[in-house]
Amino acid sequence: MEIPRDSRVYVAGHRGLVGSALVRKLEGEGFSNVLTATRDELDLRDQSEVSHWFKANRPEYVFLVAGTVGGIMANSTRPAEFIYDNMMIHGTVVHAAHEYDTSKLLYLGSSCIYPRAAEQPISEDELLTGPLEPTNEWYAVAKIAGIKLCQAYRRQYGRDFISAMPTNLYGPGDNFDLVSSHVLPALMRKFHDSIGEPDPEVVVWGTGSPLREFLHVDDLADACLFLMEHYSADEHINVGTGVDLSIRELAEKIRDVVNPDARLTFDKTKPDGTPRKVLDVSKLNDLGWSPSYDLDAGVRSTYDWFLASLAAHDDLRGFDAAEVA
Ligand SMILES: NC(=O)C1=CN([C@@H]2O[C@H](COP(=O)(O)OP(=O)(O)OC[C@H]3O[C@@H](n4cnc5c(N)ncnc54)[C@H](OP(=O)(O)O)[C@@H]3O)[C@@H](O)[C@H]2O)C=CC1
Ligand SMILES: C[C@H]1O[C@H](OP(=O)(O)OP(=O)(O)OC[C@H]2O[C@@H](n3cnc4c(=O)[nH]c(N)nc43)[C@H](O)[C@@H]2O)[C@@H](O)[C@@H](O)C1=O
Repeated sequence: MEIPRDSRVYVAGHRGLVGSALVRKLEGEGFSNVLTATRDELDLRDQSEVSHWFKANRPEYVFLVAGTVGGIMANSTRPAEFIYDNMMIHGTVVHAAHEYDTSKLLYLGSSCIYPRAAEQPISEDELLTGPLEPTNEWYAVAKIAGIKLCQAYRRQYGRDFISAMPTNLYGPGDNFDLVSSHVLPALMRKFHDSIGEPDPEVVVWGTGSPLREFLHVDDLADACLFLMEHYSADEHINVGTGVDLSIRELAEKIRDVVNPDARLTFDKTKPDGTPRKVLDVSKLNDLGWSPSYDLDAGVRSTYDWFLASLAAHDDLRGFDAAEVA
């Protein structure tokens, strides 16, 4: 069902990687009533603030894409923030959407919900079949609770709340901080920082052998709108490309785009995390959706965006203002 373009559509987390891509997508599709609130205006961990905001704004459609998010190091060193913030944000927004009669809500989880030893490619029914990856189990537990929240409100109150599980994402608006970011923006920045050095060297964490799948955030935004319009069921649904590569291959790809002179070294004292997590995306493909970016084009266009943002002194996440001045 096509959503009327004048509907009140709330993007929770609109300044993030995913939220900003969703706002671009919705505006590009002619949505004229996209609702947003900054963290200063609305702390999504606070039920009374969130309920008050829903009462005042009555969103008809909600994209729940806010959260405390980060790469392997942030997840392993800040477990309390990752479990508390995400459980609270999922709970407050889902509950307020029920209280104030939101027509439909899409909740975004993550491929880290699946067991570390899940069968590959990972189909939706691998959920809760085995132990989680220890570097991100706190975040994964909160993300699994988000799926269960949507199912519970669906079953008890008949709410049309759905869940999508994306693979690792990248693109414009990513976090480039060297400690808290995910691998793709981290390596892009490291190669960029190595330009002009006499013997450019980039340190890759871990062994380089883990396998990961990467989806461009504009493809994810497209999939989110597609699911909002075409999917309504209890079970969560995977969103990805179904194609993976090793971290070494990813590093070589980014090196070739950013600084072909750089040499790779591997810091094996850093964690590898889960050995492989590639999603089975046949369920989404069967509904008629597939991604449009390939990884080479996506890395190149993201680096073009990165350079343009630096040149324009735009706000690049993970950089001090002084670094881009
Ligand atoms: N990035 C990835 O590779 C993946 C992401 N996901 C999921 O996608 C969703 C979005 O992730 P992503 O866009 O990468 O994350 P970002 O960190 O880029 O964005 C998160 C957004 O949530 C907002 N937010 C966080 N805490 C609060 C709060 N207490 N109150 C109000 N707003 C808050 C942030 O606001 P502010 O701008 O003020 O910080 C920001 O806008 C998350 O659910 C994540 O789990 C899933 C798989 C992979
Ligand atoms: C999306 C997903 O993201 C997280 O899981 P992850 O895929 O393990 O996260 P990552 O992107 O940080 O790392 C991927 C791989 O890459 C290696 N690696 C090399 N060099 C760098 C590096 O410089 N930075 C980072 N971050 N990783 C590096 C790193 O050692 C690892 O082997 C979850 O915690 C959770 O948040 C989640 O759901």
